[in-house]
Amino acid sequence: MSIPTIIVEQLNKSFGHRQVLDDIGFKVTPGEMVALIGPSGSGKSTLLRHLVGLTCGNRSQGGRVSIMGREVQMGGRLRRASRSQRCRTGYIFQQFNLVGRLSVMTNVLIGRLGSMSRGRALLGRFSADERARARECLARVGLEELADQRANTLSGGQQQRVAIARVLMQDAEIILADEPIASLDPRSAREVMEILERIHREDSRTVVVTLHQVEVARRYCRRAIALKEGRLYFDGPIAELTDGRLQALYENAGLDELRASASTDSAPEPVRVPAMARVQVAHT
Ligand SMILES: Nc1ncnc2c1ncn2[C@@H]1O[C@H](COP(=O)(O)OP(=O)(O)OP(=O)(O)O)[C@@H](O)[C@H]1O
Repeated sequence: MSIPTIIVEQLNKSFGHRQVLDDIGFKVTPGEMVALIGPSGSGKSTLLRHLVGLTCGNRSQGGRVSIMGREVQMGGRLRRASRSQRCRTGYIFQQFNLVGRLSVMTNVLIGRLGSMSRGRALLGRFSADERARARECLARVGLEELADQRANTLSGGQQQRVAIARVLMQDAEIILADEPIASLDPRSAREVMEILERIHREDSRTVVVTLHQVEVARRYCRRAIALKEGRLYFDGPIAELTDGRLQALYENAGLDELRASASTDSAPEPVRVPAMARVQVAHT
C-alpha cells in the first residue's frame, strides 16, 4: 500500500467563536484525484488553505497536516517548509492569480522561481532550457501561440490554463485547485477540468479540487470528500455518493447549489440523513 501523500488529522479551525473546521481527518494517496465538495461556507477553501500552511489550525485542539511525509502544521503551529517542499505543492486559485501586465510566458516562468537561486530569481533571468520548458507547459494546455501576449488580455478560461501551465512549470507533485472553474463558462470549465484530469492521469499527479458542481466531480474524480458545516460528511468512492446523500449534504443550501448538485441521471431517492450525520465510507 502506498504511503499517503496528504495526511490531515484532527484538524480544527475557528474564526472568532465560529468553528469552521471540526475534527477533520483524511488521507490521500499519491496519484489520486479527489473532489472536495460541500455547500457554500462548509469550509472547503479553508481546509485547502490549511494543506499549504496559508491558514493554521487552532492551537488548543491539536491537529496535524502533513504533505509528502513532512509536517506543514502541528498543534496550531506552522512548520517551516523547506523550499523544495513548497515547490512540490502547486495551488490553483479561482481568480487565477496571474500578473496581468506580464506576458503569458513570464507568468508560466514564475512557476520556476521557487527552485532558482535568489539572485537569479530577483533578476528574473531564465535560461533557454527554462524558456523551452515553459513553452512545453503552454503547449500542454493548448496556449503556446499566446506566449507573448499580456496575461490580462486573455479570457478567464485561458488565464486558468496559464495558471495550470505555471503549476506544470513548478513541477508540483500535488496540485490543489480551489474552485478552478467557478468563474468560467461551461466550455472553458470543461477544458480546464479535462486538462487537470489529463495531468493527473499522464503525470500521476495528486489532485485535490474543490467543486460546486457535483456532476463535474462525478465526471472527473473517483473519490469525493464532502464537508458539511465544517464536518467531514462523506469520504469515499464518488459512486457511493448517492442522490439521497447529496440531498442531505445540500439540504440547507440555496436552490442554485441544489440544482448544481443534482444528478443528471435517475431521480433522487427520498432518503433523509440527519443534518449532522456523518456518512464515512472506508476508502481503499
Ligand atoms: N479569514 C476568515 N475570517 C473569518 N471567517 C472566515 C475566514 N475565512 C473563512 N471564513 C468563514 O469560514 C467559513 C468557511 O469558509 P470557506 O470559504 O472555507 O467555505 P467554502 O466551503 O469554501 O465556501 P464557498 O464554496 O462559498 O467558497 C465561512 O463561514 C467563512 O465566512
